[in-house]
Amino acid sequence: MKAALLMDPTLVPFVFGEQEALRLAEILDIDMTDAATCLDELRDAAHLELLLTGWGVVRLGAEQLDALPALRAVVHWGGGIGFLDEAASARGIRVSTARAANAIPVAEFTQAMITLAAKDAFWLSRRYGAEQRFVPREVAAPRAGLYRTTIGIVGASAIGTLVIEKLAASDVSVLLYDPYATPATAAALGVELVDGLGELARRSDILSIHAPETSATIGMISRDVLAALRDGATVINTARGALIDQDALVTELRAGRLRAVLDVTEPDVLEPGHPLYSLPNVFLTPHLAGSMGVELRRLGEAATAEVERFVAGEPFAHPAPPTTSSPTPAPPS
Ligand SMILES: NC(=O)C1=CN([C@@H]2O[C@H](COP(=O)(O)OP(=O)(O)OC[C@H]3O[C@@H](n4cnc5c(N)ncnc54)[C@H](O)[C@@H]3O)[C@@H](O)[C@H]2O)C=CC1
Ligand SMILES: O=C(O)C(=O)COP(=O)(O)O
Repeated sequence: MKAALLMDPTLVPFVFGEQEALRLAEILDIDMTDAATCLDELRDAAHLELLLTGWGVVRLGAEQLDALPALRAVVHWGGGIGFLDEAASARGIRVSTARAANAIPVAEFTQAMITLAAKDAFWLSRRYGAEQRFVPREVAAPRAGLYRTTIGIVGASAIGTLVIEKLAASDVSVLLYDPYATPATAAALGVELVDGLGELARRSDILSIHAPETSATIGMISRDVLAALRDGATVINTARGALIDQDALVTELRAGRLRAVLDVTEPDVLEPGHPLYSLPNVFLTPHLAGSMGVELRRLGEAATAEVERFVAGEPFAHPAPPTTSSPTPAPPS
């Protein structure tokens, strides 16, 4: 089966270990040393039956798909498949994504952030460094700790669900807001489903955002939602910066009323001197919650297993949803 790698070439050895590279070269007609980010750079596109895609791939629009008449499958080792035109499913092209595997490190990161935020660790660390003296913790942080706190989860997504499962091991109450989640889903997860973001904010000590970016979710954590949060509450965002009204968040942070743990911002790289770099009540990370370093191997292994299934005529274990440009339909009325 003629196949090619469409991804950032520098990532190939990090994603595909020797074993996976050998296996892929054994079951596919593929050159594992040759990757390109755009279709024009791929040789013999007209005969390609399978594309192994990853981060860095340039959009595959309807026009590019016309140049791939033999294409039967796209196995994406990354999460989002926004690069692939919706026409792919209408053409019968089967698509697999490693979104589920990529959710694991984000959930691990979020669990750690929830714990450290609840313990006031970020802010106490800064204060310790600045003052260089040991303030008794019952004086410095009388309300710190996870015990009996309320965690508000936005989105019973792949990541949100894993976070909820991890929190089950702690003595916390978990609330969920997700317009698509059913009471049965919430009951199975052991969480309380709330009807609105306002209620979620009013009742949460920590709000953790796990909804995808769609036209319906941009700005969903609005000025009003932020204002509804309790004094001293923490907002954790590992989803997308655009989900939060960032100016309103900065206003709340400057006033010292809220705290924030942000792995993502809008834009992803802030301009020099942006207040989020230096506010003492912000813990900012450079979009690292997802798979990185050794974790890239999990994505390569998952993609290799999907290729094996496809070659064997079996269904994908992780098929992508049919539409790509707008991953989430309108909420049910
Ligand atoms: N920081 C990082 O390194 C990473 C961030 N992400 C981001 O995390 C976010 C979530 O990713 P996944 O868990 O894979 O998403 P997903 O694709 O599983 O999310 C879909 C689910 O979101 C929920 N949802 C949709 N609209 C909603 C709304 N208005 N309010 C609440 N919930 C809503 C629905 O239940 C839907 O099933 C995405 O924005 C993704 O890009 C993903 C991987 C790595
Ligand atoms: O979604 C993210 O933030 C990731 O780091 C993973 O990116 P991807 O969904 O694979 O484009």
